[in-house]
Amino acid sequence: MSLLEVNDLTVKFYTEEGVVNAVDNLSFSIDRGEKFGVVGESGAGKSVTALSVMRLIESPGHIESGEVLFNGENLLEMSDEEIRSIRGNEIAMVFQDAQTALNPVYTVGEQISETIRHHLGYDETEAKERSIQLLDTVGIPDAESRFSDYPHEFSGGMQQRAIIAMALSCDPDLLICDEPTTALDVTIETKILQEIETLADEFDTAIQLITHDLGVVADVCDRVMVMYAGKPVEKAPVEELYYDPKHPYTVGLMSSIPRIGDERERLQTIPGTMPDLVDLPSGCSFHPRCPYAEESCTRSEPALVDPETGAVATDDDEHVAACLEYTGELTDGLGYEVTVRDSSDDAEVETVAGAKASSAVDTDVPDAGGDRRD
Ligand SMILES: Nc1ncnc2c1ncn2[C@@H]1O[C@H](COP(=O)(O)OP(=O)(O)OP(=O)(O)O)[C@@H](O)[C@H]1O
Repeated sequence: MSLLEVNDLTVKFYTEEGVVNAVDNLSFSIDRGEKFGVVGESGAGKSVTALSVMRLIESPGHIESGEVLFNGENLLEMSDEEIRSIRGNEIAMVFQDAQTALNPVYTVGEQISETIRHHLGYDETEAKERSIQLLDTVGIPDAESRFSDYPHEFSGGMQQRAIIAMALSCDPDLLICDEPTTALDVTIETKILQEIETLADEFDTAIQLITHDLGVVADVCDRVMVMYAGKPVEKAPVEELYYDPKHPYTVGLMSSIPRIGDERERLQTIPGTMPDLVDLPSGCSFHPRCPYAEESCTRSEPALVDPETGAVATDDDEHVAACLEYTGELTDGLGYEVTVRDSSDDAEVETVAGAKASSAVDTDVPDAGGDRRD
């Protein structure tokens, strides 16, 4: 049994502009101790998915359907009291902005100790000892004296480490990290990600890591789900996703990963933007931005399939993708380059069609990605 199993989750927001289809029929699972990445551009539905797991969706949002099984129990059917005891204890969450998670009027140490006392029933001395130990574990130098510092006396990186210490303080089975390092500079980002990874291994904690950055996922995760417009478009073990991506959107995301020695001034991004979730395009939501899109893509919504056989995906399939190319309806192979012209205004997509008819996408995407922006 998986630690977390999300089945057919659908979440909508009822706004004045219309009904936002934030998450649409989404399923995924995370095993005990597994590091699972969720990637996609802004607005893909990553945070809403995480908040739904924690049952933190507030009005005008509504979980329409689906189930969230944690250790086999459906969190969506639990009482408020039951779900509160799961939050923080068994599932913890780290948000992007540490400053908002720490209360400025209490010392960092007090806040961690309080969490420990509340969730684990430790007395004051035990909770303090454990807090200092955790601050030390997440790399806060001189943790004993830093215990009495207020949040403003910590740098941004240290604050984020303190939040991670707090999240790990109750030894959760699942730690959901929503863009945990986006606000930090790159060297600190790398260190914190390494710490999250090491700690997760040490505590045997599963991680759901939400990011828009496939480079981060490559460093940390075992498996990845790529989301677009509220739906999963590809799920795969991390290496397969990098070396043999099966969805054009995944390839597009990869072309924005910085590589050492990359001389482009600006990274290539996928032309266009995420569609309006109130009024989704017909057929495949990605078709307006897809260099492969054919007429059939505007009509049929592709199901997740096993790309090797074209058969509808099952729980046993490790690598699945939702692209008509793999249902056999398109005739050209998925060999193409996306060329982005003009870095200023009108970005233009050029398709070099059928160049590698029988092969998968050229995996060295940044180099294959057409014009350099220099
Ligand atoms: N409170 C809300 N009211 C209305 N719409 C919302 C609300 N919260 C989220 N949404 C919508 O749900 C969709 C998915 O948002 P979500 O925050 O999950 O995206 P994301 O992939 O996490 O993006 P980001 O990387 O920017 O955090 C977006 O279109 C967003 O506008």
